[in-house]
Amino acid sequence: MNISAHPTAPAETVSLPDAQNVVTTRHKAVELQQAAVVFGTGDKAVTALSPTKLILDKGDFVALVGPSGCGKSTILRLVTSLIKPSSGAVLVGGRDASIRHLRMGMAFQNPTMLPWLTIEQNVMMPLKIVKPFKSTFRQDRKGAFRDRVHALLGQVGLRDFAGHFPWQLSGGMLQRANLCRALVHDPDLLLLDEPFGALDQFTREELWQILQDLYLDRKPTVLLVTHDLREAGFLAQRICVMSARPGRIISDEVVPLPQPRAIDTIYTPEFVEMTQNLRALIAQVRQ
Ligand SMILES: Nc1ncnc2c1ncn2[C@@H]1O[C@H](COP(=O)(O)OP(=O)(O)OP(=O)(O)O)[C@@H](O)[C@H]1O
Repeated sequence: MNISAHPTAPAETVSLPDAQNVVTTRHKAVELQQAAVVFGTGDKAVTALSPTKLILDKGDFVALVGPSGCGKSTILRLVTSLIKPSSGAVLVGGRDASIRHLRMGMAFQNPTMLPWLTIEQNVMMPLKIVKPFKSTFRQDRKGAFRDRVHALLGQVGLRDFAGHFPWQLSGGMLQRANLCRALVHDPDLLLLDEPFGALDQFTREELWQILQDLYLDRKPTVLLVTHDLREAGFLAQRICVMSARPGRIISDEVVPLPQPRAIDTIYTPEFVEMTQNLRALIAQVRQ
């Protein structure tokens, strides 16, 4: 299966008086404009990311793959504005990432649930702290918000576990709850860093399908960091491959498969060929 290069749209430049002196492209959910990251200074300086360009349109599902240490998580940290680029710019929804005007959901490899709260209370947490939900939390937590949480838990097969505590759930169940928590506040942008890395293959495939359903239902913009090329190929519409540290994106290709995809797709010769090509490219850049 040949995956085709993603055509990068020509930049439409507008000036933004309130978002620093940057050039932006309208209607892009995420834009890295030659963003680079250097940690430390002098002899101790570590370049974590070479100048990198990456564009996600609203509703895109993009996977970032590449050798260990190439800067994948650094890109997520830039988008969440946990760190600032040393040069270049990072825009989210057309404005500097630090402005944080879009709602974000996040899920990482090890779900951090609060052990003294039930699954329902953990999943509901973003509604307590994120605008505009937090203003009506007291009124809605036992009504509309509870219904919202229960509907999501039902969608991932956890309807009967709302009242359980995190320590009463398996790793796969916890990760399902984690996805619910990442999506409960209808984020515009969903950032996933190896969310299924710690799970066995069967549970992982089950969760790929659950994530695909949740994504197609809501269509947030998704940036997924993964080492699993099948995961990238099954879930993403585009796969960006990074070079070894200090990484940059060396390939940005469209996965030519309509969605929704059935899990059997990953065992077809075309899909296997696609992942082998990606694997060969990563093996080449690791050296
Ligand atoms: N705070 C920091 N200070 C110094 N170096 C850092 C810091 N954070 C990350 N790095 C370095 O930057 C590089 C990129 O890190 P990053 O975590 O983005 O890689 P990654 O591609 O996500 O790796 P992996 O696939 O192994 O999780 C690594 O070499 C890492 O050691």
